[in-house]
Amino acid sequence: MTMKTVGFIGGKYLPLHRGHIYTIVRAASSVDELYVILSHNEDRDRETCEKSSFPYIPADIRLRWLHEATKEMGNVRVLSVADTTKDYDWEEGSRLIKAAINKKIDVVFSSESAYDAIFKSNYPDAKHILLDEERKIVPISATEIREEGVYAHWNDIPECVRPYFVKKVVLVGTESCGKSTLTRNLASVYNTTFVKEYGRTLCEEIGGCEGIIQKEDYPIIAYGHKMEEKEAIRKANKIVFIDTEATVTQYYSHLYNNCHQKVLDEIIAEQSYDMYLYLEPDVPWVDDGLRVHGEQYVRDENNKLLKEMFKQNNIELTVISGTYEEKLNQAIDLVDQLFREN
Ligand SMILES: NC(=O)c1ccc[n+]([C@@H]2O[C@H](COP(=O)([O-])OP(=O)(O)OC[C@H]3O[C@@H](n4cnc5c(N)ncnc54)[C@H](O)[C@@H]3O)[C@@H](O)[C@H]2O)c1
Repeated sequence: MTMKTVGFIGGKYLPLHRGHIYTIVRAASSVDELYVILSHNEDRDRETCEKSSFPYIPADIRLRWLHEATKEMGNVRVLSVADTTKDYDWEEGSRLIKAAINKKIDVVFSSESAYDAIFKSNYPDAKHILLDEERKIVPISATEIREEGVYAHWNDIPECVRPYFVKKVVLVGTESCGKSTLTRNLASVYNTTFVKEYGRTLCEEIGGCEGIIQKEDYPIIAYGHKMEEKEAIRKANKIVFIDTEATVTQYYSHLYNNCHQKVLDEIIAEQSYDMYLYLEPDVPWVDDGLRVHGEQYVRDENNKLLKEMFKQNNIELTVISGTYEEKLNQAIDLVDQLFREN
């Protein structure tokens, strides 16, 4: 019986990129069993990120990326190895890696010939195999990504990593403020995905609105909306535009059903968006057959009520106003600013 070959490849994967994926795939193709080791130490990793003003990424997030990236690769195991020193101590690190793998290691993979001597002394029985040292196949480095940001290197960010970085902009406001159209238009301009207001989808399915949506429908609306968000984020190109969130759904629950939904309070507390674009209802009322609060004084009252609900939830709003065109241009300026911030 021939012995199975065991190899490992290690890194900090801060962040995981397509170059890493290539080396993992190559390494996995040349041994029977490959261990992918995430080496991490919070203080050290934070310092590395701070040097480039890059947001620190916790190890459990990176571990999840590695698991997802290798889930179809039957001979790959992912292990998390935490070490204790702020300056990486190769001797300690190697000891911990050997203990975690707990098998004879035949091959150590990397892309750095500089690691040759280190590996020789720490893994004297293993062969060091270099994978694309010149980084010709995928010319990118994690340092470059940390320096220039993920958005400048989106094509080198693996699909399983992208959702973590997708910016989420939610459009909110009362009826007929133009948010559904603006959501779609912004998604077109930024060549990305968007999420429709799920409550509306449900209304349309039933074929009406007032008096038809019941108390029991609200949790379904909230969960349905979240699932649509998840799908849109997965497919998004750097940013996703979302029509409505749980505060607005709560507002409708008050308005139509005179009921406060606890489940929505919990969703409001959990949700996190990069920006809440609040559209003033200062464009003409459009009667789409589903709406009932058209008089201007009612629109103003409702607008006040919704703003108050955001305030009570400590949600900061970015207000945009004016014609459809003015709102579009203000929104584009604000979104561009969001990308300049990090
Ligand atoms: N003790 C050990 O035996 C051991 C071994 C390997 C790694 N480590 C840990 O990982 C760290 C070293 O890894 P790193 O900082 O280079 O991590 P990293 O996450 O930046 O990269 C991981 C590996 O992928 C390679 N790589 C990166 N971009 C590539 C590309 N575009 N094409 C081809 N290959 C590419 C790197 O050269 C490295 O070998 C150490 O500081 C240590 O924490 C420890």
